[in-house]
Amino acid sequence: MAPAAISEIKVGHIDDVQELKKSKTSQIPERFIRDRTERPNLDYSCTNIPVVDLSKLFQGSKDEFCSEILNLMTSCKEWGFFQVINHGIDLELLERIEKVAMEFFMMPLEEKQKYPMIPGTVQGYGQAFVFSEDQKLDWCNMFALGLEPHCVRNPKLWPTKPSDFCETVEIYSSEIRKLCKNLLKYIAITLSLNEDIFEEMFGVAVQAVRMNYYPACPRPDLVLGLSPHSDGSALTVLQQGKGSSIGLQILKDDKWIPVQPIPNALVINIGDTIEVLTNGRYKSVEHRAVTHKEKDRLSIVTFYAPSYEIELGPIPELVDDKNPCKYRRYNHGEYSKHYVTNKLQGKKTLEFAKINN
Ligand SMILES: COC(=O)C(/C=C/C1=C(C)CCCC1(C)C)=C/O[C@H]1C=C(C)C(=O)O1
Ligand SMILES: O=C(O)CCC(=O)C(=O)O
Ligand SMILES: [Fe+2]
Repeated sequence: MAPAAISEIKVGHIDDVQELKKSKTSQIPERFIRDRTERPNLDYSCTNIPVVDLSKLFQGSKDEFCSEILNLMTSCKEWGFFQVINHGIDLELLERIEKVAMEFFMMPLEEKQKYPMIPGTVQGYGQAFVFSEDQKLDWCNMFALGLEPHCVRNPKLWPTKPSDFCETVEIYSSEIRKLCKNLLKYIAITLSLNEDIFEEMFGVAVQAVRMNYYPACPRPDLVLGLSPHSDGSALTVLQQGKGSSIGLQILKDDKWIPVQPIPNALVINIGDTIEVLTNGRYKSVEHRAVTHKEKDRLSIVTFYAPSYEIELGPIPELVDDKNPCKYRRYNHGEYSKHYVTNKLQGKKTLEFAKINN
């Protein structure tokens, strides 16, 4: 079915979850209450996902490099999610981005609503991926911006307050961009591919940032902070706010596993695009966020993806008799459009590319 034109989308009233919290009501509006089967398990005792030490790849001995490449390979293959330590990004910059993000979310609603996320779009302040009045809502406020290339930017959505917001986002994004390029280089090595293959294929990569703020919720057992989904990107870099509650959960072997934040580490996950390019050798992993009764949570998420212009499909070296082609070729701009015009629903969006054989 063709996606609805933006003007046709009727999403009804969307409560701002920070305002709900301020009103001190213990009553959760019906639109946030999940069906029984979707309600979260609130296990905050965490499992450790793999940790990749990037200093061993940047400047380790030959042995350290080889063993960390192996670690990266297993992390991508078995988990699709890992944390990177010693990534080289100034820790003060990580603190600064959290500070401006929190200052933004703490502004009065009227100020934030100067940058509205129009239903059917994904940039600005509000709730993304809401397409109907009967769709359940996430217990989350989001603020998202397209960053690179500049043609994906909407300058009207870049806030004037806090005054150092835009400058901090620019510096942060350029550091995260370098990290993504490096990670893709190492991921190519784990696949025995030319280390520049992704960089050369991607053109001017699309990059976007999304800040997610999950206020404490009086009934975390009834709601979800963020619906289950896989990311449409090639790679996603996720920074969990210092002092935030635990909230990210990943689906592994049909179980939701909470991710234990490591101070100063960044969480990396494989997106749908790498799943397609690697012909399913590395898979994007379904994940979601849950809320907490007393503590709020902040996450800052960067999506890194190929240029909208590029046509992609499984890399020929990764297709053979034992690994027949599982995905068709398509244009990444079309996939992006498909992704942002459908609600978050596990890995359903990737059906766009799957060959059913
Ligand atoms: C959960 O995923 C997203 O919110 C998301 C959105 C990204 C985007 C913006 C916030 C603004 C600019 C466009 C873009 C779609 C990149 C995920 O991004 C993924 C999904 C696709 C497809 C992609 O390329 O990145
Ligand atoms: O907040 C989180 O931990 C998850 C965020 C996320 O998955 C996303 O923004 O795509
Ligand atoms: Fe995500």
